[in-house]
Amino acid sequence: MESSQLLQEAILARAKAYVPYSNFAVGAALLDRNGQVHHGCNIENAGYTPCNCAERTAMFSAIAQGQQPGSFQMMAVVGDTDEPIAPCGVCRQVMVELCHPDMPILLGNMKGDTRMTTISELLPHAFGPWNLK
Ligand SMILES: O=c1ccn([C@H]2C[C@H](O)[C@@H](CO)O2)c(=O)[nH]1
Ligand SMILES: [Zn+2]
Repeated sequence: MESSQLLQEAILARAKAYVPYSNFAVGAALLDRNGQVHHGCNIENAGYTPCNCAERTAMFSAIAQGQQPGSFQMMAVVGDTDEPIAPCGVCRQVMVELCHPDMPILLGNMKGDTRMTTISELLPHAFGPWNLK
């Protein structure tokens, strides 16, 4: 699948966001090794702390569907930002754990700006599972 097509999937995922507090909808689409796409949206909560970002929703959903950590092909994330969206630090930490360091991550906004990156670039010198061994 082309990255532009995965970005379109992220836009579809974004429409499912539950964001009564921030009104800031984010969508993510995660392409698995079999070519299936897992959608993620942000899901907020009156307690604020339990809010879950689109990126983590997509990763956790895929793992819950039986996908293996490190096996994903690509992720796309989109929000209505001036620049291509920047995943938060918590999601970057989860990406370090569940995504291959060189997996392409396409960041976008609603104006069509994009930035292709990887988790190694987004979170260098990370703390990861290797530190516990
Ligand atoms: O990359 C991002 C950045 C923010 N959010 C969510 C968290 C919260 O619901 C709202 C405002 O921060 O956007 C995401 O889902 N992904
Ligand atoms: Zn996040």
